Amino acid sequence: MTAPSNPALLITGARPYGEQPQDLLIAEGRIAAVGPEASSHAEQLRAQGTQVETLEAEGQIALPGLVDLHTHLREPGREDAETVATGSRAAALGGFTAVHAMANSSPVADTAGVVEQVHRLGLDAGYTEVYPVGAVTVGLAGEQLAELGAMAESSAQVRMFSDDGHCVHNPVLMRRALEYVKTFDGFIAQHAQEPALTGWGTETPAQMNEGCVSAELGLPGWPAVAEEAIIARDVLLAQHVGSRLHVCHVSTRGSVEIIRWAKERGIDVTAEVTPHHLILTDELVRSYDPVYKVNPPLRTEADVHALREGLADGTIDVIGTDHAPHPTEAKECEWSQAAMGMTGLETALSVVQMTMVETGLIDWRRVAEITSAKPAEIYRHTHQGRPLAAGEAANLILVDPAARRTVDPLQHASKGRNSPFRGMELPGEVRATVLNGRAVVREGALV
Ligand SMILES: NC(=O)N[C@@H](CC(=O)O)C(=O)O
Repeated sequence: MTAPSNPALLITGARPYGEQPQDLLIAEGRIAAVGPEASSHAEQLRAQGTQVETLEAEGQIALPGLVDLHTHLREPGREDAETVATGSRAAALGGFTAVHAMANSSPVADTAGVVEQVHRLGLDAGYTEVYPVGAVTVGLAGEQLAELGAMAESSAQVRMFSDDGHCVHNPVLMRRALEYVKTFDGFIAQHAQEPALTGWGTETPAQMNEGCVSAELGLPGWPAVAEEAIIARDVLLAQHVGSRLHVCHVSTRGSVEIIRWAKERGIDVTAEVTPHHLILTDELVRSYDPVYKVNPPLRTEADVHALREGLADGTIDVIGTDHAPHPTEAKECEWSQAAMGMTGLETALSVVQMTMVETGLIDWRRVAEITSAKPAEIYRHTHQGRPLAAGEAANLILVDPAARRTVDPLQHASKGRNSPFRGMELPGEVRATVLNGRAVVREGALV
């Protein structure tokens, strides 16, 4: 018998999915046992000379490792904002055992060479699994399809394609992309934003949600219909060609209604919502603090309510962080000049706990679905998002739901300091992250 590369791990007293306490034994990258047999199995391992470490987790909730379909890691090209290594550390601390790195790097991830590079950097970092997302169009320019097949066949085996940051606006290109990825069971993740309705490419691009607050502040508005019109078109395109569509960062009540309508008709669409759209509103823009500038923009209280309901009833499938780190100078400037985007990896689960669990909308089992099982299923992962059961790959986390912490971005592993939650007290803390059987976070700190 060859010695395992990592010690076995006996987790005692944790509550899987927030339910009854159970012991869990992790050995050789897998969950070896759950329940009373975990400790006896651990004794057997010890008797065979295997090192078994104990992790006491009384009061902590065990969940499958989180899977983020929407992360900006900035490398290659913008290593001043984030690197695959710093983003991976942030992910592990936030409880993510897999992240999907968006293609809007520099160069854009539109070739096999770039996606292979990002994938390799993720393996080297070793804190979370990093899956590169391929661009749909060359250079995100929306004119010519990128080499989707070459990226799918590369060692990175890309299955998800997105021009995120830009909308695949041309309906013919969108149709072709949807058709193309069917051949390898891939999917297109659309950043739904009708460019003309949001002043894209003009002197006055939209700066915030179009509504009462934008009218009062005199800032160019980003109307809900600019998102909804693209989602409506795309669900019909997906139906027409029988392909899989994923809608990135849904932000409006109308979008939730359209997706609900599409699902009722059996259209193969999935959707994500960001943590920040579950809690923050456009009222915050009155401060003119660019930390609140994001795309799609913060919307209204009614939208927040509809997004929470849509997530609770399954219309919205998953949480996607849209972790978008920016260097300080890109955020600490005049509103109109500031970059769009917020960090999110290290606060995502806390915001879900606060907005969805502590409000009684969902329980921890549903948290596991929206943060792990469902995103993993969308990507067709076979070893992520799996149940906490014997024989499954050991990608899991321990969360202390009773912890309270005041968010200080200076303490974050991400290079991005642009957290809209800075100074806020959030519930919950990730105490441990186990990646393929190896503890990469212990006692709330990186190992
Ligand atoms: N979400 C954001 O506000 N920003 C994203 C890209 C984008 O979706 O605009 C970024 O890459 O910074």
